[in-house]
Amino acid sequence: MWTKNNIPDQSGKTIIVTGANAGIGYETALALYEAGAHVILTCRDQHKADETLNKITEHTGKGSLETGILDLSSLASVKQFAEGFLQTHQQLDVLISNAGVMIPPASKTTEGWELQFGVNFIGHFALTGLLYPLIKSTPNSRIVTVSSMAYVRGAINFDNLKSEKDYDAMREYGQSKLADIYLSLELQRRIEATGDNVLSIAAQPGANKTELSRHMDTDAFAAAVERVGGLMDPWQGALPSLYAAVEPEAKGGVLYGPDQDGGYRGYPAEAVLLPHALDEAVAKKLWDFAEEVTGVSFPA
Ligand SMILES: NC(=O)c1ccc[n+]([C@@H]2O[C@H](COP(=O)([O-])OP(=O)(O)OC[C@H]3O[C@@H](n4cnc5c(N)ncnc54)[C@H](O)[C@@H]3O)[C@@H](O)[C@H]2O)c1
Repeated sequence: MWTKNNIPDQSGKTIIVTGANAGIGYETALALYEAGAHVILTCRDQHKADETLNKITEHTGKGSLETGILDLSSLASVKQFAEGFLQTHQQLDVLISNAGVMIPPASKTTEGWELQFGVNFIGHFALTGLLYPLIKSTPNSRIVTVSSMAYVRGAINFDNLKSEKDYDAMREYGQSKLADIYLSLELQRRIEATGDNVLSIAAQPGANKTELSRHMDTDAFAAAVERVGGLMDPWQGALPSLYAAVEPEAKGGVLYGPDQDGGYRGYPAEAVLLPHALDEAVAKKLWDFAEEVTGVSFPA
């Protein structure tokens, strides 16, 4: 059984966790700090970032912490964070793209994208690309993109990415999380073509008790919890991301999640992806689209 006790010593590693102030991101950052990593906690505002840093340092850890301000709903914020990071750091061993938003009331990013597509996918795409030169120059580095089983009902509606036609909150969430899988798998294919020593891995946490469900009404939430047979704690939801980030046996181009039987046995297993998530033509189309709208091109 793989648990956070299996995390190898992370001393000397530099790891970014986006959305580190809450839920799964917080538990991910805490475990990596305990294991000795230098963890960059990215949050939208300095107050929350400082609170998180203070809370984590109350635990016994071998690592060190710093904060970074990053709002994934604004490309200017993504660029400012990435440029600052590149100027002040010589290595980036792991980027964990964890931050996310689920079924908010209809809203848009600064650039006009539907909020979930913009934050969960576009923002992380740009962040990954801008940091890629440093990731690539760090030996044995990894990029972990946090998706969700919500990808199952997702599809990329290329003609409605700004929700100009209609808005269906859960449909757009599924779209954004499918886009995260395409990002992760297509990146691994492209990395393999370049020969860079980087792994791109997707993780999905299962169903966990976090603030992600804040926009769900009580009845819908209760029904969803019943459907999935109960919720796990956020530290359990962090295990697939942690496995992808640090486990020597983890493979690129794979989605790791909790056991597929729905039970939690502490082992992040390789998920069997549905065929639409493996559609390389759509993944490539989405990649080209994301490069065009963000102006960020990588990995070559
Ligand atoms: N909780 C679950 O059951 C579950 C299931 C599947 C996938 N996930 C995924 O796990 C990840 C973490 O979710 P969680 O459950 O911990 O939720 P959470 O709401 O507790 O935490 C989300 C984090 O993302 C940050 N965030 C939101 N919008 C942001 C923005 N514009 N810019 C920067 N940061 C932003 C929040 O500040 C917070 O730190 C998400 O990607 C989510 O889609 C969660």
